[in-house]
Order: sequence, then C-alpha cells, then structure tokens
Amino acid sequence: MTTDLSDYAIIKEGEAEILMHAKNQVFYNKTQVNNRDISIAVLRAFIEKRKEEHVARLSKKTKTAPKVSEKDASNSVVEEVSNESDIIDEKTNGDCEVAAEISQEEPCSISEEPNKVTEGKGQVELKPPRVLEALSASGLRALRYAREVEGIGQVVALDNDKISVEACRRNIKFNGSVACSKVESHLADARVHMLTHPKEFDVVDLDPYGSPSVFLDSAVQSVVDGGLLMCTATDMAVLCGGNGEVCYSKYGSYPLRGKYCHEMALRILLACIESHANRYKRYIVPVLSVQMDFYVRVFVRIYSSASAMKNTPLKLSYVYQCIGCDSFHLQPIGRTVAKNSSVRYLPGFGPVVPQECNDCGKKFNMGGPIWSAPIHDQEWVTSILSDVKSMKERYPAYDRISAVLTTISEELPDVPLFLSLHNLCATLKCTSPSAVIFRSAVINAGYRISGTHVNPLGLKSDAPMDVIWDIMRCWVKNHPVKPQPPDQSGTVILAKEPVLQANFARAVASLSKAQTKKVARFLPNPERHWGPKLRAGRQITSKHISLLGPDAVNGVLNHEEDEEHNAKRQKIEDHPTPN
Ligand SMILES: C[S@@+](CC[C@H](N)C(=O)[O-])C[C@H]1O[C@@H](n2cnc3c(N)ncnc32)[C@H](O)[C@@H]1O
Ligand SMILES: [Zn+2]
Repeated sequence: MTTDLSDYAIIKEGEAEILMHAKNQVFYNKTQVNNRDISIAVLRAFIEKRKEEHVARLSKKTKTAPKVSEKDASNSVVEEVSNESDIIDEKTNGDCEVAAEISQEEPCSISEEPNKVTEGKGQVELKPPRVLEALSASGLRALRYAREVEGIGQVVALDNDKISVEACRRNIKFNGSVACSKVESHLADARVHMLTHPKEFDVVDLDPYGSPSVFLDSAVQSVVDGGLLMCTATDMAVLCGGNGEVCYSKYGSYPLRGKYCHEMALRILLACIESHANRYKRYIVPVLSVQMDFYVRVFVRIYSSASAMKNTPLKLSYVYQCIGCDSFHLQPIGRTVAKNSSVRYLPGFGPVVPQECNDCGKKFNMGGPIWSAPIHDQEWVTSILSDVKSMKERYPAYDRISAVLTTISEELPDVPLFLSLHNLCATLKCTSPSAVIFRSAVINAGYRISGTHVNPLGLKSDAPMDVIWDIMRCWVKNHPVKPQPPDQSGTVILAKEPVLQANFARAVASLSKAQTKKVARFLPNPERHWGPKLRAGRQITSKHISLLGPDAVNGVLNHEEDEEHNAKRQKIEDHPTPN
C-alpha cells in the first residue's frame, strides 16, 4: 500500500493523527471530539475501577485461600496483551496487511512473566482491557484510545466499508509503533463479529450513523461480565418524538415531545439496551449518560444474573404527559413486596393518573417505557471529573466536557426528567420568576431541586406537580395575568386556590452551583455549523448549506466534477447495496 501524502490532509486530535483524503470518502466529524474526549475519560475511569475491583476480589479470595501474601495480591494487576495472531488470521477479515507487518516488525505481546496469584482453582491475572470499536471509519477513535489511554489492551477496529478499512490501516501505520502494536483493523460486519465473539470484549464502542438499534442485540452479547458498552445515537429527531412510531419500531418506546425530550431520549436508549441485555439474562448499570451537541451517548456496564434481572421492571416506567399543561407523571412497570426474608415481584399499581389531568382537566399522552432508575453513577462522575481536571491539557475539548460533567455531577440522581420554568409560565401566560426565586420556593416547601445538563433552563425536582402548580399560583397572585379564555389550561389551573402557601424568600441552596462558583456550564459551540455530518461518500449539494455551512459546500461544489463522479462510481462498485 503506497500512500502519496500530498493527496491527504493531516488531521490531529489528541495524540492521534489521521490522513484525510481530499475526496472525503471516509467519515470524519471534528465536532465529535467532545464525544471522543468523554469516552477517553470514561475509559480511564473504567480501567481504574476494574483494577480496584480485581484487587478487591482477590483479597476477598486470598483471605480464604492460605499462603497468599498481601503483596502478591496487590501486584496482581499485570499488563499483558493477548496474542493477536488468532484474531488477525480470522477468515472473514481478509488480508490484514497492517497487522501482518506489525507482527514481523514488532512483537505484539508486551507481557512480562506475570505475577501469578492463586484464585480458587487456577491462576488469575488481570489482562489489559480489550476494546472493540465496532464502527470505526477512519480509526481516529481507536487510535486515540490506543495512544492516550494508559493500560489499555488491544483495540479492534471494524468497518464494513472497504475504503474506511483501508483508511484505518493507513492511519494505524501513520501513528507509529504504539498504534501498530495495539490497533488492528478488520473489514467485517460489526453485528457478525460481535455475535461470533460473545463475552470477549471488555469494552464495546458503538458510534453509528443515526441509530444504534440494529447493533444492540449483538453488542450486549459481546461484552464480558462487568464490561462497558459505550453507545451513541444521533437520530435525535426520532428519539425526541418527531416520528413516535419510528422510535417505537427501533427502540420499543414511545417518545413524548416535552421540553425534557433529550433526557427522555437517553432513557429510551437505556431501556432499549436493557431489554436486549435481558434476553441473555443480563442487565445494565449506567455509569454516565450524556446528551450533547446533536446526539446522546450512554456508558453502561453489563452483568449477567438471572436473579438481578428480575429487578428490571422496577427500573422502567411509562410517562403520562398532559396535553394541556405538560404536567408529567411516571408509571412504574413493576413493584416488589417484601415478605419475611423473600421478595415478590409484581406488576406496578396503576394508573397513577386519572383520565383527566388533576391540574387542568385535559387528557394524557402516554410515552415510554423509559429507564427511570439513575442514568449516572455519581461516584463515577465525580472521579471522571476530577481525573479530567487533573489532565486538562490531554483533552482537546476540555472546556466543553468539564462543563458538561460538572453539570451532571450536580443533577439530582433519582429524579427522572425535568420541568421547564418557561413552559410553566407559558401555560399560565404569566411573567417568569427568576430561577433562584422558583428554586427557593421549592426548597422552602421541603423539596429538592437541581439543574440538568441537557437544558440550561430545565429544573429537576422531586416536588409533585400539584406543589409546583401551587407555587406558580402563589406567584401569579403577586404577578397577575390578563384574563384568558375559560377553556385554556392556564385558566383552569389558576381557578383553583393553592393549598400550599409558597415562600419565595431566598433559600441558601437556591443558587445553582454554577452561579455560586461562577463557572460556565453551557458553552456556545466553538464555531458555526457544529453539528452532524453527512454519511461518508454522500454527495454534498447546495441543499446541505444549512447543515455544513457555505464554505464547506462551496468548497466541495467547486471540486472537479469528474473526480467526484469517479469516486462515486468506485463506491458503488465496491458496495452495490448501500447500508
Ligand atoms: C459515524 S461513522 C463512525 C465514526 C467513528 N467512530 C469516529 O469516531 O470517527 C460510522 C461507520 O460505521 C460503518 N458501518 C456502518 N454499518 C456497519 C456495519 N454493519 N458493520 C461495520 N461497520 C459499519 C460505516 O461504514 C461508517 O464508517
Ligand atoms: Zn394538565
């Protein structure tokens, strides 16, 4: 494979560099630097956690096993790279030029004689985590993982597009010896590869065009017990209720078009992953769930346990959302009853709402089921954030990701979805109290309130909807509204006297932590047209101007036409059926 570098631009992100051909046939979106940076931060945390868990497991066992010193146990985390030749020889992957050359030039294994620790019957050592980047395109993400994440094992980068695999292999070489020894690229359908490698990867990363739904069933099977699945979905229009029935067909949940739809999107994706995991007696534990830019990204650990799986219905809920006033209520799918020392699993009591909304009298839409258990593990979030802060310079998107992680660390962990103060005021047609005043009234009423990373104006609270409307009724008493038609939801709500007398005196905890610390939580995009990109190889035309910006569009349109034509023809020949 000879490469004339003059045909390429070099793109650097973090410590990785990729060669990008002028024809742009391989997917690359620089806005996803946030996505890749957060993933690196989570990977670093996962590696640490995995070591801790391993040591804890060993010390638990060594307590019962004689003649194993504590020193041996603490040294037991041994770095070793598995023998990659088995993988390289895989028939389906064709000729893996890069990998073959690597095995001649450099030894693949960097293992030393491992410190053996007796555990139960055999000897146990913790191997560096194997990562599958299932949809790798240029390989940028895989290369960043390999070059930047200390203690990482083999990174397997797949793509079913021949041109992408060629680019990935070129990029592996271009990134030098560490990349060559750690990253291998295969031409394969990710689904087939994951299905034929069950419980083999410590980490599986899914970063598809649009929806990951077709990859989930195989992905949940490919992760080892306690392993990590990282998954992006960029089909936000679907997940946020643009086409509810499409969302249902892809994810098995109905989305609702509330202000909280981006959080609902995260929760629909989590519920969907859980449902696939359950089919194989597995379940998920979310560690971090992020909505940013134009996508959602979740990080979940996957475990096997037929008995723990029984708890799934307790972690899922339907959502009733009033069509008049947007009040929402969660309907859990299951419940438990404790009897002596045993637990019985039963269907949830319902309905949690009457036919007509208690607040405004209108009907409800029902969405879901959504994941209604916590979407982050706050211990993980705190440790990821402090780790990110300690190596600022290693994250190109530091400002953005530290802002998002900080907001997430302040979210109420046990409150699904959120209110929008603007929406409440729009329903009542009243002026808005400041966030501090509203927060104070909620706190003074004895409830908790926090922001949310998905919306700068969103407020999470465990206060029930009737308390929220009482607070707003009290606000309107001091800030009267113009008379409205009697059938309007706002009029119906305001016609009732508040039961609770709201206290708007400023509560100590009413300032959001962002305000107290004067730290920005929501940053503007670094440049215009910071958004999704077209599928690689798709022809850019003037209709993409709003998505990509005039410069990008004009640049491409001015390209010699026959060059484009050849590129397209080549792609069609290579891939008669587009994916
Ligand atoms: C959005 S791009 C991946 C971007 C990459 N992860 C990054 O961070 O730059 C999606 C890639 O998935 C590949 N792909 C689509 N379906 C696939 C499948 N069934 N198996 C393997 N790769 C697939 C496409 O060819 C494309 O290169
Ligand atoms: Zn209502």
